[in-house]
Amino acid sequence: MSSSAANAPASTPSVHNFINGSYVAGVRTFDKVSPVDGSLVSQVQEAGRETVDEAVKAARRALDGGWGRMSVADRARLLRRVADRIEERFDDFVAAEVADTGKPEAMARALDVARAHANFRSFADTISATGLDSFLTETADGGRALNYAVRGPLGVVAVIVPWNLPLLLLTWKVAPALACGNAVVVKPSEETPATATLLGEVMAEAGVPDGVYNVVHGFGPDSAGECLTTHPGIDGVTFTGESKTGSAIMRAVAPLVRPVSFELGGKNAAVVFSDADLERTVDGLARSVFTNTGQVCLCTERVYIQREVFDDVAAGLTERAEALRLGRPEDPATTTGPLISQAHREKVLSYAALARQEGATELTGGGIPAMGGDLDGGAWMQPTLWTGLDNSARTLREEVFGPVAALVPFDTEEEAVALANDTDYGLASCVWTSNLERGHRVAQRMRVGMSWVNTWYLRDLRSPFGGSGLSGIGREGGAHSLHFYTQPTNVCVQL
Ligand SMILES: NC(=O)c1ccc[n+]([C@@H]2O[C@H](COP(=O)([O-])OP(=O)(O)OC[C@H]3O[C@@H](n4cnc5c(N)ncnc54)[C@H](O)[C@@H]3O)[C@@H](O)[C@H]2O)c1
Ligand SMILES: O=C/C=C/C=C(\O)C(=O)O
Repeated sequence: MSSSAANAPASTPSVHNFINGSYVAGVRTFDKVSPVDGSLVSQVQEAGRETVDEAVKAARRALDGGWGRMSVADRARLLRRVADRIEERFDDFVAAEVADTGKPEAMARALDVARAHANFRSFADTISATGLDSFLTETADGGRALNYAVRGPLGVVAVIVPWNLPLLLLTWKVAPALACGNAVVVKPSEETPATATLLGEVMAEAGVPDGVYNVVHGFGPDSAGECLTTHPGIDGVTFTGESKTGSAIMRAVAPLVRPVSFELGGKNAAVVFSDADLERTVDGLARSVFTNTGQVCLCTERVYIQREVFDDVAAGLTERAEALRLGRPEDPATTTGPLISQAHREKVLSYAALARQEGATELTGGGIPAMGGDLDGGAWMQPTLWTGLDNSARTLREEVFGPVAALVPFDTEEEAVALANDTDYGLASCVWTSNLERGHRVAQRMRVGMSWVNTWYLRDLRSPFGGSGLSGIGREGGAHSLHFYTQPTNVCVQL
């Protein structure tokens, strides 16, 4: 993203902040360029400190104006209306997400936008089915008391999200926050401002009161992100993004001791045993390494393969990598889009160079593909596989967030578990085996939040999602989300 193009054509869309039910300008604009070919997608209104202040105050007014006390049935009904409206405007959301991210249109349909309405329905169901915790207490003197905890909203919640699955990750947080009666101020990534903004229209169309859902645009440090996290009017921060940004946000909220929920980076391992169904495994591995050009926090970047099948798995995965079709989002044959930006491609290419310095052999990829024509102005990167690295290499320790993985052999189950767990991250893993006992055993020994067996990124929105170590703080999903987005008051009544 560059600074504002003074000569942008008059037809260039302008993306505004959404505050108290209206679209408002910011303090300056910045350009959003397409990762497909470098063309200008939109000009974005950057929120300044005062714009963010307006958004936080609008959220507080909405909360105090009755939203926080609306009946659960009414709130759930509104969330379902939002879901319906997203479905009715499905193509608009797909177009906006694809323009910002460059991802294949088929993927935006099947994953990003499909999950957006599913998120609202799932949390409408969860909040409708949730009861109160209660205890009948017997005291030493023979008395009895009833303890029960009522849950109120956390308050004004800051929602800060990244660019890889913009609408999916945003709605994964906004849906439970609203279900619990909070008002939100959302800060989407500067790379992907469009769908969060469009969601403002949908909220209004669905009848969500003004001020409940607000959007401010901009960057992190010295911009909308920092203005939001340092604002004394927020009651908590839910954040998805890089671990080092999580650390900066923790420092920002420390003076006022605000709660945080963090879904951060990963350096996820796959473990392939020699008894696995190799065709299915290689298909699953290819998906886990290359989905969304490797830009999913759950993507596999370390593949540990039992030595007997190492060559077969490496050959199969290389074949799958070379069969990927990089291309325009609207082409139905496209499997793989560009990276999000030139800056991000520089980072991923620097890891390709580092891997070579660290002694890697490239099975495939490692550079920039010749796309031809205007696509050469995009942020394209070849799917890349390495061998010859071990766990001491930086390439195996640091999150790259691109279409890359290192393949490493192992001999025993013990060794595989130790290698997979030898990381500062703790987000996700997948284990491939036809021995079900081993599948359960190894999956449970992975120090991660999500441990898949013979699959990857298969989601049930009621299950806990999140990570430990550098991968995050807390879990969201189903009742876990409700815990973060509410605060309990325990009532004790002497009987
Ligand atoms: N664990 C998960 O569920 C999950 C999901 C998706 C992405 N991620 C992680 O996200 C990263 C990629 O996304 P990214 O590059 O957009 O992450 P990022 O941390 O750079 O940015 C995320 C968001 O934080 C904002 N931000 C940046 N600095 C800030 C600051 N100091 N204060 C407040 N806000 C700030 C950004 O503007 C953006 O909106 C990867 O590390 C990936 O693993 C994790
Ligand atoms: O890039 C990270 C993906 C996170 C996915 C989810 O939060 C989800 O599927 O709910």
